[in-house]
Amino acid sequence: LTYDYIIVGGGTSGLVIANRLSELSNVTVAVIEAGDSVLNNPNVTDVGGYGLAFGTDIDWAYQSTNQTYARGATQTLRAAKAIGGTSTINGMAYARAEDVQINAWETLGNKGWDWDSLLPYYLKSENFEIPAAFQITDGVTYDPADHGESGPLDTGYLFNIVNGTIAQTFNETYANVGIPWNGDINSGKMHGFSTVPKTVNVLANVREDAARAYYWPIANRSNLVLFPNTSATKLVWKNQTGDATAAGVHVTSSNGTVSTIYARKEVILSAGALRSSLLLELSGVGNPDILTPLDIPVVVDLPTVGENLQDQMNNAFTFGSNNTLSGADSFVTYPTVGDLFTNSTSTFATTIASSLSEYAAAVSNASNNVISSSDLLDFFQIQYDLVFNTSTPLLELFTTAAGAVFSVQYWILLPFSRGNIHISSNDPTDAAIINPNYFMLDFDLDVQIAASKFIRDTVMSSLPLSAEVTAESSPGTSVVANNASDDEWATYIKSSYRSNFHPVGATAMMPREKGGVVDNALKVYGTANVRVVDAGILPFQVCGHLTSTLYAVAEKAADLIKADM
Ligand SMILES: Cc1cc2nc3c(=O)[nH]c(=O)nc-3n(C[C@H](O)[C@H](O)[C@H](O)COP(=O)(O)OP(=O)(O)OC[C@H]3O[C@@H](n4cnc5c(N)ncnc54)[C@H](O)[C@@H]3O)c2cc1C
Repeated sequence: LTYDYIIVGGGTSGLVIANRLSELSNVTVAVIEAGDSVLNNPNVTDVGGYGLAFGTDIDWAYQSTNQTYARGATQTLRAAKAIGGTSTINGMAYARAEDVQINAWETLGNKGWDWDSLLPYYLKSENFEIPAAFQITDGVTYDPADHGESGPLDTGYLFNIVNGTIAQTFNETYANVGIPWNGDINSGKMHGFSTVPKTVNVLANVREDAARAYYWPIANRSNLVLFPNTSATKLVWKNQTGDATAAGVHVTSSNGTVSTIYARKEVILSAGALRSSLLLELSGVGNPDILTPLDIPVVVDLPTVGENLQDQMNNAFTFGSNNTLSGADSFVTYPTVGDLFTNSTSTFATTIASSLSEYAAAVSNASNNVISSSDLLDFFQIQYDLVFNTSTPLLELFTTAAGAVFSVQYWILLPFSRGNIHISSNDPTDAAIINPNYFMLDFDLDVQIAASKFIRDTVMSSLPLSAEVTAESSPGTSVVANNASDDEWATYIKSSYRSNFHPVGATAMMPREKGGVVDNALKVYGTANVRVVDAGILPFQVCGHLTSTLYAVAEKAADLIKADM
């Protein structure tokens, strides 16, 4: 079996590449996907079914190591094993990024990657359903200039959006605490409060995942083959002089048959931020200190593979409401550091500025010392500037109003903590060692504490919302007392947080000498024909949810691959 291009992982990013490359009828494309079709799986299609797929056979449910800085407990990092990847189980929020944080990718040394050059790809991927009049009455706002209306990916607002005045109540409350309404959070300026579109086929009322958007409509192309229930176990190499050239991919089908699929041109790894780096290591691309003891011959000495792993930490409040709502809807709030820390922002800024060198040294040390603390300090300085010197939001509040309940999930958007992910053996079926180092650095905990107080003491205690909130059912003041100390909040936060399921960075796009794994064409350093296109290439977190940005990145990547043909 030989194809021009092999894509490992038929997920969110991989199916974009598969679609765009197979537009060219003279090119053959194979997709290798460990999962199967979920086209008729109600746990996937149900637009109100968030969470139903968790723990089922389409959930990889990766496990972290015991988290040293978070009471020693492990975390479950969810990701989907399905045609369509994690877009088939996610929360469907469609929220991009802050423009200046994409510009920071270029500042890091990734020429050609800034907001203005990514925006056309956000638009290219999207097919926005213009909200209906009643949805606008109920609080939806949007700017048509910020949306694509002819791409493959359906986005829009569900019809079961809450009727009535709840959006207005939140809006007035936020205005009273100094947070403005944002007319469209997908414009590149995210600060404020707003409704959030979803990846959904509004008229059919079905989840829009990557497979429905990018694969099923073109699945019958004769130059495209998708191998379901098939796991890639490693790359095989043609030569090892100069840049290493991949010849193909070793695969195992679900019945245990082992075979090799060959690539004439390129292998593209799109197995997700918690898998692609592992496949590189199993193939001999990585840190010799990790590979050699596991009897894996080193093909490319690239010690940063699997480092730079960054996730966010999610906590939640639940409140009762005396306003029995019909339907359910989600709202997003993106406060800046100034909104959270108000009068103490400049003191906080000074404390963090003086901690950056210490943070950089700690993260370098936690990264097997393969990224220097001076390079990390440069990254942290960029991140610090985004947080303290621009209006880039630092927190997301994801509020769901349903029936007589408001739930507020909240997470720090730009934590400094970083960890890593590495193979534990040369057996591809063995679980990896995944260590995001949640809460390793004070900044991350300080923000999550400030956020907790902001939600309880500011947002929910301000009119007009406070008149509708009956009681805080979780955590509740019996668990965390009114006026709790920071230490009490910290204990609660660390015992109740979960992964925000936004891992990025383990195959970061950056200059090689600064610790990157792929270059600005997403090619793996030291290889001639291997790229990574998935959440792992993001060098930093983005403030939005990941898929919108991943669809745009993959659209751009497809053009980069075509330009090299
Ligand atoms: C519970 C949850 C909620 C989320 N909510 C949102 C949200 O509301 N909005 C949003 O934008 N983002 C959300 N995210 C994040 C977002 O969905 C993911 O970041 C994104 O889908 C990842 O895309 P990817 O292309 O990197 O990988 P994936 O989409 O995970 O694709 C990787 C694919 O590779 C396959 N694969 C892995 N290993 C192998 C192998 N060895 N051989 C063959 N195939 C393999 C997998 O089965 C999978 O299909 C959420 C994530 C989770 C888990």
